[in-house]
Amino acid sequence: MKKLITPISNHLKLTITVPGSKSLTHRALITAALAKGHSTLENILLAEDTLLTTEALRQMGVKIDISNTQAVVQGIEKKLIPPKRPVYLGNSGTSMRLLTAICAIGQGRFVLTGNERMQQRPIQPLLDALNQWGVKAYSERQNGCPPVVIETQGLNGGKTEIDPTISSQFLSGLLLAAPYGRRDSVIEVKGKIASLPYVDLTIDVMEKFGISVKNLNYKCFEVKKGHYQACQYTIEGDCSTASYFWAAAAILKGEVTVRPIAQTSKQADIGFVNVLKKMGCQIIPQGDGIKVIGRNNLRGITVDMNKMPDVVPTLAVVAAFAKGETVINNVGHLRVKECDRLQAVATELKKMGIEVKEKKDGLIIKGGQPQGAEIETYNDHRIAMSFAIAGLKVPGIIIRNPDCVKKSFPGFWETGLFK
Ligand SMILES: O=C(O)C1=C[C@@H](OP(=O)(O)O)[C@@H](O)[C@H](O)C1
Ligand SMILES: C=C(OP(=O)(O)O)C(=O)O
Repeated sequence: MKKLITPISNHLKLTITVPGSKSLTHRALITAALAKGHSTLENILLAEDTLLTTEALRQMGVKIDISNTQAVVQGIEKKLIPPKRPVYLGNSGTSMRLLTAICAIGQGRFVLTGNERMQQRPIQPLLDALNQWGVKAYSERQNGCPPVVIETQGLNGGKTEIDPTISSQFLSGLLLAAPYGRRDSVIEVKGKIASLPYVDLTIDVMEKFGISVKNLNYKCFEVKKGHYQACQYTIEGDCSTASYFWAAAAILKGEVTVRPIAQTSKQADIGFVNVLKKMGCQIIPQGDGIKVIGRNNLRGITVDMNKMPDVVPTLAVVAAFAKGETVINNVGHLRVKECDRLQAVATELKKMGIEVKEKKDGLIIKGGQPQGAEIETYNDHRIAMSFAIAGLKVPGIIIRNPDCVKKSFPGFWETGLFK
């Protein structure tokens, strides 16, 4: 299937309500599943990846009732049951990395697998860290990627080391599992943490569920043994999803408010509005959301995007319309996402007549006058959604396999922006 995007000719002025955060939904489902008592989660994201986490937890014995965007989760603490068959997690890196660590809390043999791409995405550093906690965790094909096997009699806890230079998700997984060790846990960090704000997001959710984490300057984390307390938790809107609509305001010189997003959000991608501000947009807090106003003077910038990798495709598309060069640095980890996002973005922008240089760990994009093109999406929701925004300005943008947006936002095409 393909989708031709129709440009918007009138002044773009709207408020968009985005669904709940994907990262927060995964975390809240997991902490609620491991809690004592039943939790009520409001405004959860109902998308492919979060439903994979839901289904995986159900297969391990957790009762989760979903109605509309509310989930009622009956926590089972450590008593996760190994499913008879491998648990399928599609291409959801967050599900794979967080649940691998969580399975280690249970008793027995767990096997987690995913689609072809997931089987190329690294996980060895997390398996090594779990081994140090007394759990036999290994890559079935001995290639450092899923399928993973976790043979466990429970977590010892104590000290472990983790290298989170390609993914923060390894560290997030360890943190989430840590309270269920036999001993208090100490997680030592070897190397620079990629996508660092996601670690703060993990700690924030853990705290909402009653577990505190001692953060020693991101070099070492200490977690005392204990258990999560069930609670009522409302998930805020997804800032990565919001980025597409803020980007639309930027390139169309429009005004777009996205809600519900708190100014104080701990989500990494709230930082995208500051990037747009540097490029010349105006940012205004608006009720329970944030408004971006696009101006006439979109200009290229040099920016380190290590902390917000998921909005790099959005930024790259905005950069194609800006005056001058945009240099995106320090995002080598984009090569192991849903696709190699540096290569994908460079290839597709070139099709649109934009000059792009692909670096080992970044992109240099020379703003110009993008042309219509048929965009390959590489089964990557973020490539589809970013390039669709370009099509609101430029005639002739066609998105291949538009359905891939279902990974994080199945309602993307029904927001009113696309005819
Ligand atoms: O923990 C999370 O919820 C996520 C962490 C990030 O991954 P990495 O830490 O692997 O960069 C991000 O790209 C992903 O979409 C969600
Ligand atoms: C990289 C992403 O997700 P995950 O790592 O969970 O597959 C994403 O949503 O952009």
